[in-house]
Amino acid sequence: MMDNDSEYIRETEATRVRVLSEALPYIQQFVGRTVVVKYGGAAMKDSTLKDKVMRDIVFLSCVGLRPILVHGGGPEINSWLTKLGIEAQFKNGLRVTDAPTMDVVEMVLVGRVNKEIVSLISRAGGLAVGLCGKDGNLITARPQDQEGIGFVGEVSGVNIKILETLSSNGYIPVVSSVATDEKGQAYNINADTVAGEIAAALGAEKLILLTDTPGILKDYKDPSSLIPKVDIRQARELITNGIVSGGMIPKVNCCVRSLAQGVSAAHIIDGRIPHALLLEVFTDGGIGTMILGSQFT
Ligand SMILES: Nc1ncnc2c1ncn2[C@@H]1O[C@H](COP(=O)(O)OP(=O)(O)O)[C@@H](O)[C@H]1O
Ligand SMILES: CC(=O)N[C@@H](CCC(=O)OP(=O)(O)O)C(=O)O
Repeated sequence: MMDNDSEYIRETEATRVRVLSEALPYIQQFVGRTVVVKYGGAAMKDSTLKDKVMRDIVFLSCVGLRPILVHGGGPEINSWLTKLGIEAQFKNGLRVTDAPTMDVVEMVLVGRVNKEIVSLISRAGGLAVGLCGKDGNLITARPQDQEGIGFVGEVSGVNIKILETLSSNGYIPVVSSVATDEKGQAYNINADTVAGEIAAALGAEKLILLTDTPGILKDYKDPSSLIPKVDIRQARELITNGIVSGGMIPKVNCCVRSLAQGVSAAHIIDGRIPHALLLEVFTDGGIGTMILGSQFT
């Protein structure tokens, strides 16, 4: 063996040991704590990546954290709408949802995406239970106050009992963002919003949004313009001054709302990076953009 080879092996092993040992204080800090993860959009398209995310969720659960996974599925809804000849329309990052679109949203999110994720987590050795807002009265919805957007809802209540019962018994809740009002009308709620409200209701340690950009960018077309850390006030300003637009608006809004209600930290990270979740939770550097509550600023 060449000297260079043995040096390389020593360095690689040193790195592996460092990474494992760096994780210890985070495991100790977060054991028993709830981490709400939102996974969706383009970051959910690649099946190898999807497997890795599910393994990470199982990892979190196995080392004693309580992960709750809220999923999206916008691209899959779009592709089913196209197959059915229904045009997809958005206003401020939210899907305009008429009655036929609502049916498709429910079929795709609850019937397909949710069960696929549950099955992937099971294959990775975890105990997942699929839920939508209707199950165990988890989420109650009311119509979003916006003209011409149809059956788009916002969260009017979260019943945390079912989540706590599942989490405290080692199950991983997997939640899709369809819920009903008190009359039984179904609503389509943005999945980031649902994740934020669940994190707030549970007083979660962390809210982590996995998406298809490195985090919040100063210029969303320039991946090197990452903003690593902001506080609530700066995050609000990013929306009002137009730096944050489109689908990033509900993300930043839900982070801000959850932080204002006691969640310790919210993160917007790149779900296209393999094992992004583990890098965020268990390494000193973390990744993506961290939004901190006012108690930290
Ligand atoms: N300042 C910004 N930084 C990063 N992304 C931004 C920003 N403003 C707008 N965006 C857009 O927001 C998108 C993420 O939102 P969205 O597509 O709804 O994600 P997901 O499908 O993962 O929920 C990015 O791909 C990007 O096009
Ligand atoms: C009201 C609204 O826009 N609902 C979203 C729900 C799914 C979602 O949020 O999916 P992503 O996270 O993959 O974008 C939609 O219909 O696309």
